[in-house]
Amino acid sequence: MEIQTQMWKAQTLEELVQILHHLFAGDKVNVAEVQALMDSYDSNPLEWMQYAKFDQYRYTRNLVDQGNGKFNLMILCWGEGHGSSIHDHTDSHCFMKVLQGNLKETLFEWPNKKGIGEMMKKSERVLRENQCAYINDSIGLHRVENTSHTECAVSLHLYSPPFETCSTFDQRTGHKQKVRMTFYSQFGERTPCLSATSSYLE
Ligand SMILES: N[C@@H](CS(=O)O)C(=O)O
Ligand SMILES: [Fe+2]
Repeated sequence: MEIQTQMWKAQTLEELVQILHHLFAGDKVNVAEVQALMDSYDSNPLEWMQYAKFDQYRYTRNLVDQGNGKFNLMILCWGEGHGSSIHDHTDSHCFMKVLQGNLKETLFEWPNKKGIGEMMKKSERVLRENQCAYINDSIGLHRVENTSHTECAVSLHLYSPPFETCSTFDQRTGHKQKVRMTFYSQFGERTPCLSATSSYLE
């Protein structure tokens, strides 16, 4: 029997959040359904600009919604040339939709057990405005970059279940490091800088 996947269309960011709450109410996540829903939202900067806070030096993570504890929805702001290090997603689902600009996603294999040697690049692609990608740890690791030197980029990320730490990997050696991730802002308000050790995946 084929499982019916309901087709949703989110007219606004607010509606997108509402439907996401509905889709994540149960125990199972229908990846195709969530991805189709995120795809269906036509990016409207007026709806998300209150969350889009940029930093001069690195990409920022801005919390939009905590999804009743089931997911975290956030807006990431990428200045010219900003990128993440190679990282995993702590066994969570990761949906990533481009709201503005283009983002290059490079997929990598997990390093061998000993974590030595150059990491294997699997593929790369450019995600365009309104496109929604999906990754989890069984698909591999990735690095995301705004390669433009003239345009910034903005993306909408959903992680389920939510997580606060992940692992980053050194491309040349495969060495792994656990890092804690922080929010630059939450619900449109800049997070106070309490810790000097807060880090991003640079
Ligand atoms: N997963 C990264 C963003 S990305 O490069 O996919 C993060 O949550 O900061
Ligand atoms: Fe990521």
